[in-house]
Amino acid sequence: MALSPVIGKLLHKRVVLASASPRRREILSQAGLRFEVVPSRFKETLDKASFPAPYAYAMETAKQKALEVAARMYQKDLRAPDVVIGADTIVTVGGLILEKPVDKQDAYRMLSMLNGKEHSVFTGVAIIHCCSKGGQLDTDVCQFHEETTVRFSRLSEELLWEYIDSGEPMDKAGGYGIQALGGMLVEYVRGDFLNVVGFPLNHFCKKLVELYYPPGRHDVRRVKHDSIPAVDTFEDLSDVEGGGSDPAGGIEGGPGGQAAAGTRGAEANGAVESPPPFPADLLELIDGFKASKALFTACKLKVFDVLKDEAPLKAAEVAGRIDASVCGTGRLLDACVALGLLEKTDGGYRNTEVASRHLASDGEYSLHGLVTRHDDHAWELFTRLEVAVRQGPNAVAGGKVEDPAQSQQTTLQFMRAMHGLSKLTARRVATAFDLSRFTSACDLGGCTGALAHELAHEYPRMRVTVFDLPDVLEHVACFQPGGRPSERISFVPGDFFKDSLPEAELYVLSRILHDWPDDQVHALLGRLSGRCKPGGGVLVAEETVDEDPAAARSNLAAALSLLVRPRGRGRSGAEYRDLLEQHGFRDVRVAAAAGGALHLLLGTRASPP
Ligand SMILES: O=c1[nH]cc([C@@H]2O[C@H](COP(=O)(O)OP(=O)(O)OP(=O)(O)O)[C@@H](O)[C@H]2O)c(=O)[nH]1
Repeated sequence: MALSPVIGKLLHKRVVLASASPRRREILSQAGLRFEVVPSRFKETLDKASFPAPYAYAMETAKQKALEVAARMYQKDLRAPDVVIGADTIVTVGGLILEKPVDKQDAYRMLSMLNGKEHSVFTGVAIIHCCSKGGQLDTDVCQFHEETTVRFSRLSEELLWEYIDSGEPMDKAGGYGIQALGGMLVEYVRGDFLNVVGFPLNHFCKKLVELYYPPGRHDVRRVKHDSIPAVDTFEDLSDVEGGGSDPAGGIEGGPGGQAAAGTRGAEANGAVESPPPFPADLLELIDGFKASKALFTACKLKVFDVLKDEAPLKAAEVAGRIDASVCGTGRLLDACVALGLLEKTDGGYRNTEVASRHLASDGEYSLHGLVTRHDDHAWELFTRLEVAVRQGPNAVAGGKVEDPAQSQQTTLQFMRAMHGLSKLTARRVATAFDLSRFTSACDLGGCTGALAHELAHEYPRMRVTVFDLPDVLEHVACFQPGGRPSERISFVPGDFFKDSLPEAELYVLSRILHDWPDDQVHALLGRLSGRCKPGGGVLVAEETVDEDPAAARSNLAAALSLLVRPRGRGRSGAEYRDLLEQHGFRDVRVAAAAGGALHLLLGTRASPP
């Protein structure tokens, strides 16, 4: 039984799983998919260093696995399957990619790296549609990846070896099987569990929905099957019945051109023209700004704070607490229910878990500051997007001139926004690479010290200096856990363009460089490189504007923000790597964090020639 109707779209196709993994076979067959298994012969030897991020490596390997099977099957009997699915699972820790261990020692090496730490598991998936064009195999590749975060407990050597001796690690990425004995090593999992096991079923189904957006059933039924010309193309993937790549196969009808083909056929037969698929996603996008504004307003009026303290409350009670009209408050609360931020019961409204955790103004992972900053600042900047697009980046420079009386408030607001964002990603930034060789670090522009705290927590030998402008450091006390910083963290006021940089083995630039134009980035890296001793390091964390289509959605906000901001510029991961190399940093290692939204680079200062 296929619970996801979209799986049914594949039931009439010849589907091949290009994998020897028994887990993938089990996950897909339990989802109701019917397929053949043809293990790929592709050797997993792609050059990892040539990929901008680990997930890109996993996606490419998955694609090559699937393409190898499609080509081999086509060569054998000149009839490729309709769909070939390939996947590749990797584990990343400390900037390294771990695959399946080659022997017990290798398994021990991997498990020791994971011991007591958080790591990421990426599965790259390729869904390849095949067809025959002019006697040649033609393929249409759809790729995606999924990231899951896993943390291991701290485990004794004895336990590690006992686990290795069980034999379980040997055919598993990272040397453990979370679904079996390896589950005992795991403290927590954030994200899709099946992704760790080897196949992100949920994301796969969503991709299929994108590919096979179902046409209105009635429309399809009106079409006489035998009157439609056979279509030998994969351009439109939504079919009604029959295999795709067999030239004598059945009809196809679906989104875009495919639906059009079906419609033309129907018209020729006197059937009624069918409307296009309902563009629900597009309409949601068109209205997206209203959703953001409802969220901003509810945050600003502290609706989530009120409902965190007391709930459920009726609209009139909330209106009383936030000093607003009953009618307006009721509308806003209902909008928040529709957006999944509140729940409505007979007793009244209450926060969802996400709202309490992230939208109330207190709490460790509050994003209230970020929301307020977006409402007061980003919203206005984005009204000038059209100008920025027409005239190019920096055309909207200047923007609102800030009232000096308000600048303290603005600084605090900025700090709250950055603090919320940093708290969410700091652990991932601190643990993406093994930084234990550094005993001192300096976080340039480290603001409230959120990342400094994670570094100090993760590396017990490390002392961390937060270097930031005096105006910023004036307010840091209210962001320290328990009201004071840890003993190993110090705050030093200064301007990284002018003042002498504190001495450190590792310099950290987290979300700093995008804010500056090239000449200032060179000036800063030049100063930093001059201060950093050979063997010392630089850690950069940035949102990038890479052109990888898989990351396009998460890049979008960063790319557009950089267009409307008064200074700075978006850069790709490769540009950041070049910049570090130009300033004497070598062996630049790359990792991704926060679901690929953050690009991390660790470079080592080479000895001057
Ligand atoms: O917790 C778990 N983590 C990983 C696995 C299994 O590990 C392998 C990953 O290797 P790969 O992606 O290269 O896949 P292969 O097994 O080699 O099959 P291919 O034909 O695709 O090359 C994968 O089998 C996961 O299921 C696990 O079981 N648990």
